[in-house]
Amino acid sequence: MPVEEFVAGWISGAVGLVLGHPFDTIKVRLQTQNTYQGIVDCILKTYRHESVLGFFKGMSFPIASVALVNSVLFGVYSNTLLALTATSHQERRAQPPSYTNIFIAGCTGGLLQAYCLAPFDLIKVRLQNQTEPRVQIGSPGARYRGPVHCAVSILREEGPRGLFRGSWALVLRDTPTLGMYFVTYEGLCRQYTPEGQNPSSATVLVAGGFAGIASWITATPFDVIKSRMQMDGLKGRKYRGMLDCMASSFQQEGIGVFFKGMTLNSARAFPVNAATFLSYEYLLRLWR
Ligand SMILES: CN(C)C(=N)NCCC[C@H](N)C(=O)O
Repeated sequence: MPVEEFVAGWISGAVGLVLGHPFDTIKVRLQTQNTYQGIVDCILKTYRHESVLGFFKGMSFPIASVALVNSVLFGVYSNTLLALTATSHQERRAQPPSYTNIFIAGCTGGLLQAYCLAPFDLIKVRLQNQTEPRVQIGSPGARYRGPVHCAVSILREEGPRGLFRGSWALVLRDTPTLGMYFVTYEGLCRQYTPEGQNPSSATVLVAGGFAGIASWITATPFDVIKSRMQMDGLKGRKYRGMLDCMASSFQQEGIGVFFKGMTLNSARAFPVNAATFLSYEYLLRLWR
């Protein structure tokens, strides 16, 4: 089993994560709180009340967990392709796998990474939604003092299952869209690379960026439901489950609710995934 794929997935994920976190915080707030009039209003209010640090709330756990989550995604993807096609990463340029096999491998990686991601993502979302300025964290106003306090409080107040709230929506968000993510990336690389050669850095950047956009546009409806389910439980239970959350969000806010945060998801997706794929390809070539 090639270990390099796991390590390259980890490092490339960390690069992308830091770049995209401010976009992610604004998106999560817009999806779960109805107090903002739009993206600009949310950015201004966050900056005024919490300074620039407000945009980076909840980042420490994703940084700590990106090793696990991204290495599972890229490692499982690549090793599933190895099992399906008996070709390594390098051999796949000369013997390209079919798009069906790429899709199956991407879905498998997406499914497994969703389970690893679930508790870390929930803690991130809860912390991103704390709008108290940093100096006040620890004061009675702010519910959680940091990621560890947040994890311990959820375990105590909501039980172990509380840490996996929203995980069905997360699995439904990530399984098909990650299949699509890798199909788009490979398709664009093949389109702009002479046969048998490695894609250029520019091609990797563009293909990675568009793979991110395509997958995040389709992931947004379940992303909204996932974030709402993750916030449910904080002040009692509002939804009876994922379907109830979908139905009542739709009844109260109309079809537009499923597209909340789509602009930010797409704007964030290009730089994050361009950087992720560039560092992934670069590291794998460096180690060969
Ligand atoms: C649509 N989905 C869920 C994805 N494309 N997921 C892959 C994650 C890649 C990168 N860490 C990111 O956060 O964009």
